[in-house]
Amino acid sequence: MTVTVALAADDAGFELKQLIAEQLRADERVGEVLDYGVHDASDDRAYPRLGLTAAEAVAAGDAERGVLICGTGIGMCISANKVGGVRATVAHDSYSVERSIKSNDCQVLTMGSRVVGPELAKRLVDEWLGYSFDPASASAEKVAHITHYEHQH
Ligand SMILES: O=C(CO)[C@H](O)COP(=O)(O)O
Repeated sequence: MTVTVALAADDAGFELKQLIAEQLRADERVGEVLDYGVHDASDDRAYPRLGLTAAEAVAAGDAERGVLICGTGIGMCISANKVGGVRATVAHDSYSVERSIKSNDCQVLTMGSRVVGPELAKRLVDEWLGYSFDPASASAEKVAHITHYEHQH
């Protein structure tokens, strides 16, 4: 079974997004890459416009996962977390990437191109794809609490 991955970046994240897209397209665990832009480094649309669109694709079920890149990863993370049903995290280390899936069932990983180098970013995405959330784990109830809150408000 393969996953569809939604991608987006602003101009600061464009180059790193291209590298991640290339890696994902070559990854046999990935069925499809949905690239929501920017498609050109001169496109200076603000990060929420790109990140919200990609996060909406995840929320709609068009993609199971998302990778969003801006300068720090922070703006993309804040934006994606505004979309109902989406759990996004910024992460630049292996342990956080792992726990974002196993503890938090985050569908969206955000990274900052001004924070992390391209080789580490690619390695983290590779690791990230290898993790899955166990709905029978003790963490599931904790994540369900967040979902419940979201549905109540
Ligand atoms: O990193 C960003 C947002 O978190 C973005 O790439 C740059 O944003 P800015 O510092 O507001 O221009």
